[in-house]
Amino acid sequence: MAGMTTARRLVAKIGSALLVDRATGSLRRDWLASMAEDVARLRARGTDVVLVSSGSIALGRGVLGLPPADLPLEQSQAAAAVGQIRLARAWEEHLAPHGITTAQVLVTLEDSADRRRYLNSRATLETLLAFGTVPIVNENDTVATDEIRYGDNDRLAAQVAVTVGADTLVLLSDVDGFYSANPATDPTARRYDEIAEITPEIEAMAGDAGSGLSKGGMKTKLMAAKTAMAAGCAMAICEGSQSHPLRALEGGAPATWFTPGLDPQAARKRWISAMKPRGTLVVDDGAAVALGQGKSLLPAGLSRVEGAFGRGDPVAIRDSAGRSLGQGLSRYTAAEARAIAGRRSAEIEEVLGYPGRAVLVHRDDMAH
Ligand SMILES: Nc1ncnc2c1ncn2[C@@H]1O[C@H](COP(=O)(O)OP(=O)(O)O)[C@@H](O)[C@H]1O
Ligand SMILES: N[C@@H](CCC(=O)OP(=O)(O)O)C(=O)O
Repeated sequence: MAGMTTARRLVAKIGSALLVDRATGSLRRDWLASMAEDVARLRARGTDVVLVSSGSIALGRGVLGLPPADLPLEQSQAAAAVGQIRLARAWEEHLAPHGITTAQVLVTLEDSADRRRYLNSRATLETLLAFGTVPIVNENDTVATDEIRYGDNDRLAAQVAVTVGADTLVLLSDVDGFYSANPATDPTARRYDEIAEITPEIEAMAGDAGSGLSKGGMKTKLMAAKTAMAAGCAMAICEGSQSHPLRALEGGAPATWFTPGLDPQAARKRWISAMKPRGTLVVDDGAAVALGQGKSLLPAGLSRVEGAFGRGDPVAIRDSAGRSLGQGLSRYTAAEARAIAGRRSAEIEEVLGYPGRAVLVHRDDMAH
Protein backbone atom coordinates (compact mmCIF):
# COMPACT_ATOMS: atom_id res chain seq x y z
CA MET A 1 0.00 0.00 0.00
CA ALA A 2 1.26 3.46 -0.88
CA GLY A 3 2.13 5.74 1.97
CA MET A 4 1.55 4.98 5.64
CA THR A 5 4.05 2.26 6.60
CA THR A 6 6.85 3.73 4.52
CA ALA A 7 6.00 7.41 5.11
CA ARG A 8 9.01 9.53 6.05
CA ARG A 9 7.13 12.78 6.19
CA LEU A 10 3.36 12.85 6.46
CA VAL A 11 0.86 15.69 6.31
CA ALA A 12 -2.62 14.93 7.67
CA LYS A 13 -5.55 17.25 7.03
CA ILE A 14 -8.35 17.16 9.55
CA GLY A 15 -11.74 18.45 8.43
CA SER A 16 -13.94 20.57 10.72
CA ALA A 17 -16.58 17.86 11.00
CA LEU A 18 -14.11 15.49 12.73
CA LEU A 19 -12.98 17.93 15.39
CA VAL A 20 -16.20 19.69 16.15
CA ASP A 21 -19.52 18.11 17.00
CA ARG A 22 -22.03 19.57 14.61
CA ALA A 23 -24.96 19.46 17.03
CA THR A 24 -23.22 21.01 20.06
CA GLY A 25 -20.37 22.97 18.44
CA SER A 26 -17.97 21.52 21.01
CA LEU A 27 -14.70 19.67 20.54
CA ARG A 28 -14.76 15.89 20.06
CA ARG A 29 -12.17 15.26 22.76
CA ASP A 30 -12.17 11.45 22.66
CA TRP A 31 -11.52 11.51 18.95
CA LEU A 32 -8.77 14.09 19.41
CA ALA A 33 -7.11 11.89 22.05
CA SER A 34 -7.13 8.89 19.69
CA MET A 35 -5.73 10.98 16.84
CA ALA A 36 -2.98 12.26 19.15
CA GLU A 37 -2.07 8.64 19.94
CA ASP A 38 -1.80 7.87 16.22
CA VAL A 39 0.45 10.89 15.71
CA ALA A 40 2.64 9.79 18.64
CA ARG A 41 2.94 6.34 17.10
CA LEU A 42 4.15 7.80 13.81
CA ARG A 43 6.59 10.13 15.58
CA ALA A 44 7.95 7.21 17.64
CA ARG A 45 9.04 5.46 14.47
CA GLY A 46 10.65 8.56 13.07
CA THR A 47 7.98 9.86 10.70
CA ASP A 48 7.79 13.66 10.56
CA VAL A 49 4.19 14.81 10.98
CA VAL A 50 2.47 18.06 10.05
CA LEU A 51 -1.21 18.51 10.89
CA VAL A 52 -3.37 20.84 8.84
CA SER A 53 -6.31 21.35 11.13
CA SER A 54 -9.59 22.98 10.18
CA GLY A 55 -12.12 23.84 12.83
CA SER A 56 -11.43 27.39 13.94
CA ILE A 57 -14.63 28.78 12.44
CA ALA A 58 -16.73 25.81 13.55
CA LEU A 59 -15.40 26.12 17.13
CA GLY A 60 -15.61 29.90 17.35
CA ARG A 61 -19.10 29.91 15.92
CA GLY A 62 -20.35 27.87 18.88
CA VAL A 63 -18.61 30.09 21.42
CA LEU A 64 -20.06 33.26 19.88
CA GLY A 65 -23.51 31.72 19.51
CA LEU A 66 -23.58 32.16 15.73
CA PRO A 67 -25.92 29.99 13.63
CA PRO A 68 -24.63 26.92 11.73
CA ALA A 69 -25.31 28.64 8.39
CA ASP A 70 -23.02 30.55 6.00
CA LEU A 71 -21.64 33.59 7.85
CA PRO A 72 -20.76 37.04 6.49
CA LEU A 73 -16.97 37.39 6.09
CA GLU A 74 -16.45 39.57 9.19
CA GLN A 75 -18.36 37.13 11.34
CA SER A 76 -16.48 34.08 10.09
CA GLN A 77 -13.23 35.98 10.67
CA ALA A 78 -14.30 36.81 14.21
CA ALA A 79 -15.33 33.18 14.75
CA ALA A 80 -11.94 32.05 13.42
CA ALA A 81 -10.11 34.32 15.85
CA VAL A 82 -12.11 32.95 18.79
CA GLY A 83 -11.89 29.36 17.59
CA GLN A 84 -8.24 29.21 16.49
CA ILE A 85 -6.86 29.83 19.97
CA ARG A 86 -9.01 27.00 21.31
CA LEU A 87 -8.10 24.73 18.43
CA ALA A 88 -4.37 25.19 18.96
CA ARG A 89 -4.74 24.68 22.70
CA ALA A 90 -6.73 21.48 22.14
CA TRP A 91 -3.95 19.99 19.98
CA GLU A 92 -1.31 21.12 22.44
CA GLU A 93 -3.21 19.58 25.39
CA HIS A 94 -3.65 16.25 23.64
CA LEU A 95 -0.16 15.92 22.15
CA ALA A 96 1.85 17.14 25.18
CA PRO A 97 1.12 13.97 27.27
CA HIS A 98 2.97 12.05 24.52
CA GLY A 99 5.99 14.29 24.94
CA ILE A 100 5.23 16.05 21.64
CA THR A 101 5.78 19.79 21.27
CA THR A 102 3.28 21.52 19.00
CA ALA A 103 3.82 24.68 16.98
CA GLN A 104 1.11 26.88 15.50
CA VAL A 105 1.62 28.01 11.89
CA LEU A 106 -1.00 30.25 10.28
CA VAL A 107 -0.65 30.89 6.56
CA THR A 108 -2.40 32.64 3.70
CA LEU A 109 -2.32 32.00 -0.03
CA GLU A 110 0.20 34.82 -0.43
CA ASP A 111 2.69 32.94 1.71
CA SER A 112 3.09 30.37 -1.04
CA ALA A 113 2.61 32.71 -4.03
CA ASP A 114 5.31 35.17 -2.94
CA ARG A 115 8.70 33.51 -3.40
CA ARG A 116 10.45 35.18 -0.47
CA ARG A 117 7.63 34.30 1.93
CA TYR A 118 7.40 30.80 0.49
CA LEU A 119 11.10 30.19 1.12
CA ASN A 120 10.75 31.61 4.58
CA SER A 121 7.79 29.43 5.56
CA ARG A 122 9.60 26.44 4.07
CA ALA A 123 12.68 27.15 6.19
CA THR A 124 10.56 27.63 9.32
CA LEU A 125 8.60 24.40 8.82
CA GLU A 126 11.85 22.54 8.13
CA THR A 127 13.35 23.89 11.34
CA LEU A 128 10.25 22.98 13.35
CA LEU A 129 10.43 19.42 12.00
CA ALA A 130 14.15 19.23 12.73
CA PHE A 131 13.29 20.09 16.35
CA GLY A 132 10.89 17.16 16.37
CA THR A 133 7.80 19.33 16.82
CA VAL A 134 4.43 18.74 15.19
CA PRO A 135 3.36 21.92 13.37
CA ILE A 136 -0.39 22.57 13.49
CA VAL A 137 -1.22 24.54 10.35
CA ASN A 138 -4.38 26.43 9.45
CA GLU A 139 -5.25 29.29 7.19
CA ASN A 140 -4.97 32.68 8.87
CA ASP A 141 -8.69 33.25 8.40
CA THR A 142 -8.76 36.35 10.58
CA VAL A 143 -6.70 38.39 8.12
CA ALA A 144 -7.22 36.45 4.88
CA THR A 145 -9.80 38.23 2.73
CA ASP A 146 -11.33 36.54 -0.29
CA GLU A 147 -8.61 37.50 -2.79
CA ILE A 148 -5.82 36.10 -0.64
CA ARG A 149 -7.40 33.03 0.83
CA TYR A 150 -7.47 29.38 -0.09
CA GLY A 151 -10.86 29.12 1.58
CA ASP A 152 -10.47 25.37 2.00
CA ASN A 153 -7.82 23.38 3.78
CA ASP A 154 -7.62 20.62 1.19
CA ARG A 155 -5.57 22.74 -1.20
CA LEU A 156 -3.75 24.37 1.70
CA ALA A 157 -2.73 20.92 2.97
CA ALA A 158 -1.46 19.94 -0.49
CA GLN A 159 0.57 23.15 -0.66
CA VAL A 160 2.01 22.42 2.79
CA ALA A 161 2.85 18.85 1.71
CA VAL A 162 4.72 20.18 -1.35
CA THR A 163 6.43 22.90 0.69
CA VAL A 164 7.87 20.41 3.20
CA GLY A 165 8.58 17.72 0.57
CA ALA A 166 6.18 15.23 2.21
CA ASP A 167 5.83 11.80 0.62
CA THR A 168 2.34 11.19 2.05
CA LEU A 169 -0.72 13.41 2.41
CA VAL A 170 -3.82 12.10 4.17
CA LEU A 171 -7.13 13.95 3.93
CA LEU A 172 -9.26 12.75 6.83
CA SER A 173 -12.82 13.36 5.76
CA ASP A 174 -16.37 12.27 6.48
CA VAL A 175 -16.33 9.98 3.46
CA ASP A 176 -14.11 6.91 2.99
CA GLY A 177 -12.75 7.87 -0.39
CA PHE A 178 -13.43 9.19 -3.85
CA TYR A 179 -16.56 7.79 -5.50
CA SER A 180 -17.85 7.68 -9.05
CA ALA A 181 -20.57 10.11 -7.87
CA ASN A 182 -21.51 11.79 -4.59
CA PRO A 183 -22.35 8.78 -2.34
CA ALA A 184 -24.52 11.01 -0.15
CA THR A 185 -27.02 11.40 -2.97
CA ASP A 186 -26.30 8.52 -5.37
CA PRO A 187 -26.60 4.98 -3.97
CA THR A 188 -24.99 3.50 -7.08
CA ALA A 189 -21.73 5.41 -6.48
CA ARG A 190 -18.62 3.16 -6.28
CA ARG A 191 -15.41 3.93 -4.42
CA TYR A 192 -12.03 3.91 -6.17
CA ASP A 193 -9.17 2.16 -4.32
CA GLU A 194 -6.48 3.82 -6.36
CA ILE A 195 -6.25 6.64 -8.88
CA ALA A 196 -2.98 7.07 -10.74
CA GLU A 197 -4.11 9.84 -13.05
CA ILE A 198 -6.76 12.53 -12.71
CA THR A 199 -8.58 12.45 -16.01
CA PRO A 200 -11.46 14.74 -17.09
CA GLU A 201 -13.81 11.77 -16.41
CA ILE A 202 -12.61 11.63 -12.79
CA GLU A 203 -12.99 15.38 -12.44
CA ALA A 204 -16.58 15.18 -13.66
CA MET A 205 -17.39 12.81 -10.76
CA ALA A 206 -16.41 15.27 -8.03
CA GLY A 207 -19.26 17.07 -6.31
CA ASP A 208 -19.59 19.67 -3.59
CA ALA A 209 -19.46 19.10 0.15
CA GLY A 210 -22.48 17.58 1.79
CA SER A 211 -22.06 18.69 5.40
CA GLY A 212 -22.80 22.15 6.77
CA LEU A 213 -19.49 22.66 8.57
CA SER A 214 -17.22 21.91 5.63
CA LYS A 215 -15.93 23.96 2.74
CA GLY A 216 -14.27 21.84 0.13
CA GLY A 217 -16.14 18.79 -1.09
CA MET A 218 -14.40 16.57 -3.64
CA LYS A 219 -13.49 19.31 -6.11
CA THR A 220 -10.89 20.83 -3.82
CA LYS A 221 -9.68 17.35 -2.84
CA LEU A 222 -8.98 16.55 -6.49
CA MET A 223 -7.12 19.84 -6.87
CA ALA A 224 -5.12 18.86 -3.79
CA ALA A 225 -4.41 15.46 -5.33
CA LYS A 226 -3.11 17.08 -8.53
CA THR A 227 -0.78 19.36 -6.60
CA ALA A 228 0.48 16.52 -4.41
CA MET A 229 0.97 14.02 -7.26
CA ALA A 230 2.88 16.52 -9.41
CA ALA A 231 5.31 16.84 -6.50
CA GLY A 232 5.67 13.07 -6.06
CA CYS A 233 3.51 12.93 -2.93
CA ALA A 234 0.94 10.14 -2.52
CA MET A 235 -2.46 11.26 -1.23
CA ALA A 236 -5.21 9.35 0.56
CA ILE A 237 -8.82 10.34 1.16
CA CYS A 238 -10.31 8.32 4.00
CA GLU A 239 -13.00 8.37 6.64
CA GLY A 240 -11.54 9.98 9.73
CA SER A 241 -14.38 10.29 12.21
CA GLN A 242 -13.89 6.95 13.96
CA SER A 243 -11.16 6.58 16.62
CA HIS A 244 -7.56 6.10 15.51
CA PRO A 245 -8.05 7.09 11.88
CA LEU A 246 -4.36 6.90 10.89
CA ARG A 247 -3.89 3.50 12.49
CA ALA A 248 -7.00 2.32 10.65
CA LEU A 249 -5.65 3.59 7.34
CA GLU A 250 -2.38 1.79 7.97
CA GLY A 251 -4.34 -1.37 8.73
CA GLY A 252 -5.95 -1.22 5.31
CA ALA A 253 -9.20 0.66 6.06
CA PRO A 254 -11.12 1.70 2.95
CA ALA A 255 -9.60 4.72 1.24
CA THR A 256 -8.76 6.13 -2.14
CA TRP A 257 -5.02 6.43 -2.75
CA PHE A 258 -3.82 8.87 -5.39
CA THR A 259 -0.48 7.43 -6.45
CA PRO A 260 2.17 9.55 -8.19
CA GLY A 261 4.53 8.06 -10.71
CA LEU A 262 7.67 9.40 -9.02
CA ASP A 263 8.99 10.23 -5.55
CA PRO A 264 9.27 13.77 -4.08
CA GLN A 265 13.03 14.08 -4.72
CA ALA A 266 12.74 13.03 -8.35
CA ALA A 267 9.74 15.36 -8.83
CA ARG A 268 11.64 18.26 -7.28
CA LYS A 269 14.68 17.66 -9.47
CA ARG A 270 12.51 17.50 -12.54
CA TRP A 271 10.83 20.76 -11.51
CA ILE A 272 14.19 22.45 -10.95
CA SER A 273 15.66 21.33 -14.27
CA ALA A 274 12.55 22.52 -16.15
CA MET A 275 13.04 26.14 -15.01
CA LYS A 276 14.77 28.77 -17.12
CA PRO A 277 18.02 29.73 -15.36
CA ARG A 278 18.44 33.38 -14.44
CA GLY A 279 22.20 33.28 -14.19
CA THR A 280 25.25 31.05 -14.15
CA LEU A 281 27.64 29.96 -11.42
CA VAL A 282 31.07 29.01 -12.71
CA VAL A 283 32.85 26.71 -10.27
CA ASP A 284 36.47 25.58 -9.84
CA ASP A 285 37.75 22.04 -10.43
CA GLY A 286 37.50 21.00 -6.77
CA ALA A 287 33.85 22.06 -6.61
CA ALA A 288 33.13 20.27 -9.92
CA VAL A 289 34.40 17.02 -8.40
CA ALA A 290 32.37 17.58 -5.21
CA LEU A 291 29.19 18.21 -7.22
CA GLY A 292 29.86 15.03 -9.18
CA GLN A 293 29.81 13.19 -5.83
CA GLY A 294 26.41 14.66 -5.02
CA LYS A 295 27.61 17.31 -2.59
CA SER A 296 26.28 20.83 -2.10
CA LEU A 297 28.01 23.83 -3.67
CA LEU A 298 29.85 26.02 -1.16
CA PRO A 299 30.87 29.65 -1.85
CA ALA A 300 34.52 28.56 -1.58
CA GLY A 301 34.26 26.67 -4.88
CA LEU A 302 32.67 29.51 -6.84
CA SER A 303 34.90 31.37 -9.27
CA ARG A 304 32.52 33.55 -11.29
CA VAL A 305 28.88 34.69 -11.32
CA GLU A 306 26.92 35.69 -14.42
CA GLY A 307 23.48 37.26 -14.62
CA ALA A 308 21.12 38.83 -12.10
CA PHE A 309 19.13 36.53 -9.84
CA GLY A 310 17.43 36.62 -6.48
CA ARG A 311 17.36 34.23 -3.56
CA GLY A 312 15.74 30.96 -4.58
CA ASP A 313 16.09 31.60 -8.31
CA PRO A 314 17.28 28.86 -10.70
CA VAL A 315 20.88 29.11 -11.88
CA ALA A 316 22.97 27.04 -14.29
CA ILE A 317 26.18 25.56 -12.89
CA ARG A 318 29.22 25.21 -15.17
CA ASP A 319 32.85 24.19 -14.79
CA SER A 320 35.77 26.39 -15.84
CA ALA A 321 35.68 24.90 -19.36
CA GLY A 322 32.01 25.85 -19.76
CA ARG A 323 30.65 22.32 -19.38
CA SER A 324 27.22 22.05 -17.76
CA LEU A 325 27.23 20.48 -14.29
CA GLY A 326 23.51 20.89 -13.75
CA GLN A 327 21.10 23.45 -12.44
CA GLY A 328 20.03 24.48 -8.95
CA LEU A 329 18.34 27.06 -6.76
CA SER A 330 20.66 29.70 -5.37
CA ARG A 331 20.43 30.50 -1.67
CA TYR A 332 22.06 33.88 -2.33
CA THR A 333 21.34 36.78 -4.69
CA ALA A 334 23.75 37.32 -7.61
CA ALA A 335 25.29 40.32 -5.81
CA GLU A 336 25.84 38.34 -2.62
CA ALA A 337 27.23 35.38 -4.57
CA ARG A 338 29.77 37.70 -6.28
CA ALA A 339 30.82 39.06 -2.90
CA ILE A 340 31.39 35.66 -1.30
CA ALA A 341 32.85 33.84 -4.36
CA GLY A 342 35.92 31.87 -3.30
CA ARG A 343 35.41 32.67 0.39
CA ARG A 344 35.38 30.08 3.15
CA SER A 345 32.14 29.67 5.12
CA ALA A 346 33.71 31.26 8.20
CA GLU A 347 34.41 34.47 6.24
CA ILE A 348 30.86 34.97 4.95
CA GLU A 349 29.61 37.05 7.84
CA GLU A 350 32.59 39.40 7.64
CA VAL A 351 32.13 39.92 3.89
CA LEU A 352 28.35 40.36 3.91
CA GLY A 353 27.98 42.09 7.24
CA TYR A 354 25.41 39.52 8.38
CA PRO A 355 25.52 35.78 9.04
CA GLY A 356 24.71 34.01 5.78
CA ARG A 357 24.14 30.38 4.92
CA ALA A 358 27.07 27.99 4.60
CA VAL A 359 25.74 26.55 1.36
CA LEU A 360 25.27 28.42 -1.94
CA VAL A 361 23.29 25.69 -3.73
CA HIS A 362 22.10 22.81 -1.56
CA ARG A 363 22.27 19.31 -3.03
CA ASP A 364 18.50 18.91 -2.48
CA ASP A 365 18.00 21.98 -4.69
CA MET A 366 20.18 20.67 -7.53
CA ALA A 367 19.43 18.65 -10.65
CA HIS A 368 22.28 17.12 -12.66
N1 LIG B 1 -17.37 11.82 -6.00
C1 LIG B 1 -17.49 11.96 -4.67
N2 LIG B 1 -16.94 11.03 -3.85
C2 LIG B 1 -17.04 11.16 -2.51
N3 LIG B 1 -17.65 12.20 -1.90
C3 LIG B 1 -18.19 13.18 -2.65
C4 LIG B 1 -18.13 13.10 -4.06
N4 LIG B 1 -18.73 14.20 -4.57
C5 LIG B 1 -19.15 14.96 -3.50
N5 LIG B 1 -18.84 14.35 -2.33
C6 LIG B 1 -19.14 14.91 -1.01
O1 LIG B 1 -17.94 15.46 -0.44
C7 LIG B 1 -18.02 15.29 0.98
C8 LIG B 1 -16.63 15.43 1.59
O2 LIG B 1 -16.17 16.75 1.49
P1 LIG B 1 -16.21 17.77 2.72
O3 LIG B 1 -17.56 17.71 3.35
O4 LIG B 1 -15.70 19.06 2.24
O5 LIG B 1 -15.21 17.10 3.71
P2 LIG B 1 -14.09 17.73 4.66
O6 LIG B 1 -14.76 18.41 5.79
O7 LIG B 1 -13.37 16.51 5.09
O8 LIG B 1 -13.26 18.64 3.81
C9 LIG B 1 -18.64 13.94 1.12
O9 LIG B 1 -19.25 13.75 2.37
C10 LIG B 1 -19.66 13.88 -0.03
O10 LIG B 1 -20.93 14.32 0.40
N1 LIG C 1 -9.66 27.44 7.94
C1 LIG C 1 -11.03 27.01 8.19
C2 LIG C 1 -11.33 25.66 7.57
C3 LIG C 1 -11.71 25.65 6.15
C4 LIG C 1 -11.95 24.21 5.65
O1 LIG C 1 -11.36 23.75 4.68
O2 LIG C 1 -12.82 23.43 6.36
P1 LIG C 1 -13.03 21.85 6.07
O3 LIG C 1 -13.71 21.68 4.72
O4 LIG C 1 -13.87 21.38 7.20
O5 LIG C 1 -11.69 21.21 6.09
C5 LIG C 1 -11.26 26.83 9.68
O6 LIG C 1 -10.35 26.50 10.44
O7 LIG C 1 -12.40 26.97 10.10
